[in-house]
Amino acid sequence: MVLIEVKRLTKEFKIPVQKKGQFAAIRNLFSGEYTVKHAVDDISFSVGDGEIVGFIGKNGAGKSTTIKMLSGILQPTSGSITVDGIRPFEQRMENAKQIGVVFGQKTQLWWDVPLIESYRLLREIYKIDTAVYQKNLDRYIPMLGLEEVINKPVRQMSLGQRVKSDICAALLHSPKILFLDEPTIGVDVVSKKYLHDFISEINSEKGTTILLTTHDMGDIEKLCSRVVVIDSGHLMYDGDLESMIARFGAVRSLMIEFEKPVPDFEIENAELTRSEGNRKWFSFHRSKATPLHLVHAIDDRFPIQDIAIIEPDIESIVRNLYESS
Ligand SMILES: Nc1ncnc2c1ncn2[C@@H]1O[C@H](COP(=O)(O)OP(=O)(O)OP(=O)(O)O)[C@@H](O)[C@H]1O
Repeated sequence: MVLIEVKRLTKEFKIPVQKKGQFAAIRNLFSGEYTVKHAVDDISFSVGDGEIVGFIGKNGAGKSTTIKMLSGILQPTSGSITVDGIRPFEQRMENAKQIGVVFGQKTQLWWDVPLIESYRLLREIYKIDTAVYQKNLDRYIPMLGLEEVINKPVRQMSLGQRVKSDICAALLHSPKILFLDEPTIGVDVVSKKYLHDFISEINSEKGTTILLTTHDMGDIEKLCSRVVVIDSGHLMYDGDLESMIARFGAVRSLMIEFEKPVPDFEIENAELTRSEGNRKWFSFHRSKATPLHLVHAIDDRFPIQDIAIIEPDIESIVRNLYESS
């Protein structure tokens, strides 16, 4: 069943033209001149009940603007959105009851108030049923390892603890849908693992539908089987992750550190792309070679000390998508 339906969605921002010179500030006020930025440009996609969809793209691609329209914060310029049959901007209150939103770079919690008090305030503001609130708290606090910070104010938390606290806050009313905008940005590896496990678990246990924006390919590989890619406001790809990687992320890199410096050399099915001290980097197509084959072939010639496999990042996949289109 389709839960989120986005049709021909567009968002334009009018940006006033900044004049220079004498009395510029006053002239700016009255000039009425502006340029139009198409942050989101005629995109359509849908998300099924219970899906986790990765929503990816470069900086400034239009991801946050789309999430803000889906959550009713921004009004679309044109096109339509329905979230479980509700139009988010026109029916903000009804929409708020069924969604949870987390912006990794901002907190919805009170900075100087102990976490548990922030949660109580949210319960009052959103009139969350006490039994639902308590059940969710009892479940999510241990799952997210928040016991040690529950009486601390947000300003005393690490970034990872803060994001986990925000995710818990977004789920207190048992929403059907969770929008996560860059939830792992700047978060340490341990907290990231907690977040991945937690997101998978609420999706499989409660069937929560999740739309996740991220710059981290690791998040996508851990959590999403489907991805929607946008670039400069345009939809570039909507499909399964595996096919996208096979088509647009097929070139991987292998870094080899030798026991001592070796001369540049050629190797079948791989290309030497960089050489620095004892280290060399080779790029190879995943259909033509595996790291193991390459390591064997190289180790026969020069003794190897260490290796690292470098997977293509989101930026390079989007670049390949863009070039192929
Ligand atoms: N309120 C606004 N006024 C004017 N332009 C805006 C506004 N909000 C966003 N934009 C512009 O719209 C474009 C899309 O921005 P958006 O924040 O949606 O991108 P994003 O994909 O989330 O990027 P990032 O990964 O950097 O967060 C950008 O060029 C941005 O500068």
